Amino acid sequence: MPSPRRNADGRPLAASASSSSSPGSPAHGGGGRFEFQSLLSSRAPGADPTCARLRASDSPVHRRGSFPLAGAGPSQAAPAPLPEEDRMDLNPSFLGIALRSLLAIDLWLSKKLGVCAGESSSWGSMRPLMKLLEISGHGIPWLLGTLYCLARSDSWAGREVLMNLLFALLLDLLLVALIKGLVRRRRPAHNQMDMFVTLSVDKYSFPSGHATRAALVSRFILNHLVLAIPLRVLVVLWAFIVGFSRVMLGRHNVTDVAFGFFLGYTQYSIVDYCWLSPHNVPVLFVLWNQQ
Ligand SMILES: CC(C)=CCC/C(C)=C/CC/C(C)=C/COP(=O)(O)O
Repeated sequence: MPSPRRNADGRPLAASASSSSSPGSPAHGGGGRFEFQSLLSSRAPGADPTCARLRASDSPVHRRGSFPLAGAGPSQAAPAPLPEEDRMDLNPSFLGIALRSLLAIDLWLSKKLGVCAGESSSWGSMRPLMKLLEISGHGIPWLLGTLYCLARSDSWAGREVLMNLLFALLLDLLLVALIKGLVRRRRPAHNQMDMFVTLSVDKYSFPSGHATRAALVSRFILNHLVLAIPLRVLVVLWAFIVGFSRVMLGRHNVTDVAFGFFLGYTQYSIVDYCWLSPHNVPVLFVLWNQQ
């Protein structure tokens, strides 16, 4: 009786495992989610995410019988032609390869740059400074600060700007929580989870909430406060340093921060588009006036 075909772990392959549309096929992916999950989602405890997912034995070219030229010496008979779907397996999408390479570079670079991830890290002595930057971009000081200024503001123009800043900060918290909950990318393994007040989704790292807030708030400030050039430069620098410090602290991978900057920048465009004013939401301002 023919023994069932086995995979690299020695487990029998499902009857349709050689098909590109089958679960576990690298081209299509386990349940159709292999490629996406390998880039964005959780990993098995203790397993190295890159290596585990890029095992040569899992690749189509290393699968027994799926690559007619590999290892075929001149003395070997020509193998029977493969079914159409197996041939498609040999062509992993360009996008898949590009994304996997980006993921590998991202993990490697993030680990290299995580020089303040622990007290014993090479730049461990800089950790308190990085944590100070962390607090400067945290949601709580920004929310409390905005509410305080709103309560103290005595001009309509000031209230309008602060009301929109509050709206921007809340929108940011909501969008970041939503994306973190959907993508569920774990924080880097070298991160110490010793962050100041977090929400439950903050166990996930994509995107960096600090980077979104830094980009959003700095764009907001540059557009609504009249500042001298050196201060404008300082605001932009602060945003970049907050983002970079997330990687140095080991809290995030580079792509979490890069996407965070992009998201924060875009969020400002949304806030600007939906700008709250006494003309379009008079109720907000009337209510405030009655207090
Ligand atoms: C109103 C309300 C729900 C306030 C919550 C403020 C809060 C605890 C925000 C969390 C900020 C935070 C720790 C974000 C995580 O930043 P990453 O850069 O590590 O993603």
